[in-house]
Amino acid sequence: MSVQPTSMLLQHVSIAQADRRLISDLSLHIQPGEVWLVLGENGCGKSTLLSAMAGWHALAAGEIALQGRPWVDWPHGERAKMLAWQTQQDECPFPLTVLEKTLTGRHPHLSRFAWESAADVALAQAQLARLDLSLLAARDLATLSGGERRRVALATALTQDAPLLLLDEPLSQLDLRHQQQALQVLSEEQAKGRAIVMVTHEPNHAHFFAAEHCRVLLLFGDGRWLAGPRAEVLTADHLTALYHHPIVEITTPDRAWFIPR
Ligand SMILES: Nc1ncnc2c1ncn2[C@@H]1O[C@H](COP(=O)(O)OP(=O)(O)OP(=O)(O)O)[C@@H](O)[C@H]1O
Repeated sequence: MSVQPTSMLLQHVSIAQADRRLISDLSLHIQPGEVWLVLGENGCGKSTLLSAMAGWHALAAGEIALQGRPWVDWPHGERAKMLAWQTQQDECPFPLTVLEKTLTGRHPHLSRFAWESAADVALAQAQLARLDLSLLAARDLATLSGGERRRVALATALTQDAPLLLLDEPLSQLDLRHQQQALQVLSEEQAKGRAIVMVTHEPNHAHFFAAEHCRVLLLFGDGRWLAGPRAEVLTADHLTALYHHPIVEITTPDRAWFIPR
């Protein structure tokens, strides 16, 4: 499946919730094939930033553009073809099977009264298989465990086949094997040219992605931020300041690990 090279540009973006300024004057260029990890304490504004990038949360200042065109000018139907957003909420108000839920990822691509095609079904089944969910395809979504439901949400975002993925803690609730599997799937998507913005509480997830394509954004919750290549931003000193807790770097033959002291 080819991926349309897509970039998102944030220029002097400020973001607030109620009267609290979370992010001030953020400028970022998210390019095709890049993975951006977003890190910060609870409540610092990570989800709000993703919501703003998805076009749901109004900016306090600045502008976001996709493919050089202001995001606010994009019709909603077109936005959903360009950007898939996995939120932290996995609840579904309707009774759906796992496959039916995953197929909702195809809805932006269907005309008004069209049904999903055999190719749509095959794409959804392929994403379920990549995340070890094939055996659950016919199950009622409501009967899944938290981690299973999280993986279905990721499979749904992948089925949308958008060039830009906004993933809000996609690995939370996943056991270690399924975390590694999901990271492998995401690094494959990055290699195809998809741009990925991923919120995580695990800085070491950064090492799963090719260094030259991995960027990190630290949000300090008071307007301040730090962004750039993994090697520059992901340091014990920066993480200690970010989390207000001592973080040390442990080096093994193949990589450096950040762990709380
Ligand atoms: N509708 C709202 N009105 C007022 N404050 C809000 C509203 N929604 C969110 N907030 C606050 O905005 C801040 C940022 O929330 P956000 O969900 O972006 O945090 P986060 O960094 O994603 O946190 P977490 O790591 O816990 O998921 C939080 O302090 C939250 O309580």
